[in-house]
Amino acid sequence: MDPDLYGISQQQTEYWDETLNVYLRIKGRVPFGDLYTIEDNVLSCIVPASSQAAKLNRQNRIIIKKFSFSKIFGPHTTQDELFDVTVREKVLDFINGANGSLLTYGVSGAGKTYTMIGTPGDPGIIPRALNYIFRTVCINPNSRPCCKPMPNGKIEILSRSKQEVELQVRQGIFKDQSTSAELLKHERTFLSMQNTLKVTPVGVVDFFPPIFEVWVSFVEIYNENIFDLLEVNSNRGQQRTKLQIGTSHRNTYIKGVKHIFVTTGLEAYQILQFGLHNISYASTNLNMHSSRAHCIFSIKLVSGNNCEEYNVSNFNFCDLAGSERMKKTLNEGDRAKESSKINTSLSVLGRCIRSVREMQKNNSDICSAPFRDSKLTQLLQQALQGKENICMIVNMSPSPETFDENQQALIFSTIAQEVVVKEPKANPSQLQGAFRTFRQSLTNGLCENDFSGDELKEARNDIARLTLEMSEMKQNFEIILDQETSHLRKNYNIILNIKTEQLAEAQQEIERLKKSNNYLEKTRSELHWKLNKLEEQQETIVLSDSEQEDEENSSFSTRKEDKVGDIEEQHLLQVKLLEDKIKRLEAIIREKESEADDRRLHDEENRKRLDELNCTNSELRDEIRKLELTLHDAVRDYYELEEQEKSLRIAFNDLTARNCVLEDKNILLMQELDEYRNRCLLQQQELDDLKNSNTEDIIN
Ligand SMILES: Nc1ncnc2c1ncn2[C@@H]1O[C@H](COP(=O)(O)OP(=O)(O)OP(=O)(O)O)[C@@H](O)[C@H]1O
Repeated sequence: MDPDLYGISQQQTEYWDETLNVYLRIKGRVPFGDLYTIEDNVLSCIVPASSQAAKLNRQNRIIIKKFSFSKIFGPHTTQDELFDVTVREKVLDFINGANGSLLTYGVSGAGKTYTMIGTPGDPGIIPRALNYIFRTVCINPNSRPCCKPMPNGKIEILSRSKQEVELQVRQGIFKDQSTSAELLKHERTFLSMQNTLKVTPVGVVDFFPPIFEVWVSFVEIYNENIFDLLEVNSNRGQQRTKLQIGTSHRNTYIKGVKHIFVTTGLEAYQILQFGLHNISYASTNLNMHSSRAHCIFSIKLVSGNNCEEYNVSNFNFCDLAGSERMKKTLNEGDRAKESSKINTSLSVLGRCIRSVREMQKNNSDICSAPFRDSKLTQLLQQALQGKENICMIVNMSPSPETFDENQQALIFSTIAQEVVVKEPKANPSQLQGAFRTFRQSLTNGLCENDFSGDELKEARNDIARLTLEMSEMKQNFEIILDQETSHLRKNYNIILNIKTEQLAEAQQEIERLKKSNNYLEKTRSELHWKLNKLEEQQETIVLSDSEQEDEENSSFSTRKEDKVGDIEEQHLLQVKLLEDKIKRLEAIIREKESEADDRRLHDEENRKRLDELNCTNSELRDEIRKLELTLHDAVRDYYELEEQEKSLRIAFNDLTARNCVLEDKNILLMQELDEYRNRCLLQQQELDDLKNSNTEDIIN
């Protein structure tokens, strides 16, 4: 097996920032199989050949993807362990006055609701948090609501009558719980949970002020509409009221959402169950289902010394809708609409997190994150900008059927981690560094004549790995880029179409008003003309009257004068009315024209923004092209060096062979030399012998 590495390297886990922790929880009671392994909070996934990721990769090799987390909770993790590690501290911070949010994210059926709510026998995070809060703060169960949190972050001091109203609202919810048996069931569940939890330590708060009030709310975002799950709807089956988002003093809030005053964990738990009952009701009668909506259970805590010195903290528990793909679930009609809304809001969530990451990286204060593109991100804006305690639990079922969907969720989690991870993934400088090391090892190897091949193999593996990472990065990047561009283009076209239609309508209106203005002008001049005529007639009548003064009696002439006066007055009134109408129409025309100008200006701005984005996109594409060129150059260098290595090897072998031949020749010459030397010695001996015999002959 030749594993390819993907994802965040192990050492990056050292760079976790405390503000955004991302945890992975693996669903229990599902065969773990051999696709996944966990080591040191890193999840390794062997991409099966049938998966979408393997098909995209089009490489005939086994791919292993790695994802690191703040902590991975295996299939045997208990609800208690999970609560302890992920939320307990954040809830304590909340009691001490800090805002917080917890999000569960993952494919449908992966265990988000199980994690958040749990089961009666095994409560999840919210019931545990409620139990923890009320054990820590000790509120008198008979206390009355005095300080109601308001949208602008302030509180409203409730009069006696308003307190009564708040208590009745709470009572209404309890009365509405379909059967008392259900209430009893929740009570038993909560009490048995309290029994099991009473051995765990309570939190330590910084102070115990005289005012401590807890208010809860529960909403769902379904098809980008917000509904109050605590709405007491006596006539069920009616259309539910859609709630709107408002802002006040930079606080985003839901207009008209119910906040219920609670004094015990049990009351809060019963209200939570009431809301959950509303979700399940919707699934049976109105073809909705909990997992098709994002659900947010919020707890608000008002604490203070008096009505002047107080603090309001808020904690959101967000159970996000399942992130499955439409194709896989073969969704149609309403289901397809739901899925597309869910996917849009989740993709907006991803884009917001990326933008925030960019802002953090650039140390910028200007945040261009599209928070307003979905209700979910609008409501979580403060938390997503890192201004509040926020953490995320990614739920995953290890079954092979949901492998591709899980990958989407895991990739999303790495994006979320980017908000705080300070080291980027493998980048060009690392790539160049690897090549430098490789080149150095190759040169050393050549100098020392030591070709063990290990370094070469390692460097080759490095290149293959980096090439793969690079292509994966490029692929991911291009997918994101294309998605964003098409999304922007789609939005822009929709806005442009709407604006063009509005402009055409406004122009038609202006034309119509102009026509009516002309008509009125004409009528006015006709009336003026008639008035003049009447005045002339009056003069004539007056003249003839004076001529006939003697002949006609005075009462007749007075009547005539009155009549003329009346006609004149009526005409003047008509003219006045018409003039007023013309003035009003002129004002409307001016207004419409200025609106049209504003729209034109707005369109121009949108066009500029799109141009800028296109520019950024093309810059990013250029960057990719440059990286590709660098990679290409590096690969070419590598092949050149390999060629050099080969020719040097050949030259070296050649020299070695020649050396061997020369050494052979040398040995032969040495042998010849030795033979020659021996022959010389023999001749010398013979010569000496001859000399000796000659000397003896001479003496004799
Ligand atoms: N860790 C776990 N251990 C045991 N059972 C689990 C675990 N996680 C989930 N389940 C079970 O799996 C089923 C599906 O879980 P759940 O409804 O929480 O999934 P979800 O789709 O993520 O939630 P929803 O879509 O309703 O928000 C439930 O019956 C639940 O009890």
